[in-house]
Amino acid sequence: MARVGVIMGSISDWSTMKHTCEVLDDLGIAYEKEIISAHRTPEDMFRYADEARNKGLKVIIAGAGGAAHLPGMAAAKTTLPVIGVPVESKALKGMDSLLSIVQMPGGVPVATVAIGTAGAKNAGLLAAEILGAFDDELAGKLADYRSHMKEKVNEMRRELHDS
Ligand SMILES: Nc1c(C(=O)O)ncn1[C@@H]1O[C@H](COP(=O)(O)O)[C@@H](O)[C@H]1O
Repeated sequence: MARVGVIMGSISDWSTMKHTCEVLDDLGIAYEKEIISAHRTPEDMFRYADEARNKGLKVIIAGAGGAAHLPGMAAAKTTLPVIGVPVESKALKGMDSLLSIVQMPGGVPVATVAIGTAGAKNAGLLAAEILGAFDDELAGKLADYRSHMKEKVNEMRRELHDS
């Protein structure tokens, strides 16, 4: 059963949001992915957020660009944690996405990550850490992920010193 719902405003967001899904795949976390737009399909967005908890989702990750209202509107309709990914827009390089996701009014939080692919990757990791707080096996996988990252830095150091 999917534990994470990954939603995005358009198929054009997939090249960013696939980085979220790659992390979830790597950590063996079951997820579902869907295109839902607060602007273009408001009824679907409300239904999705309304039904999310009952179908077993624990975290929602929402990516959108430009006037990125999807994460905030999803957060308004559910008390599941919502992580917002600001997709890099062409016109304003994602500053519009970032500000429209991060500047939520008090009372309706969206955990906002960085613009673009690094943010999308971190959204997957943050969801894993939320789940890992209640799941020792997943916490172990996250610890392995960190060790792997440290080993990569050690490789970089060797490469730098040998050059
Ligand atoms: N920000 C939103 C929402 C929303 O917030 O509901 N729905 C679509 N979009 C965004 O519009 C951008 C352009 O979409 P198209 O490429 O389909 O024109 C995408 O980044 C999408 O997330």
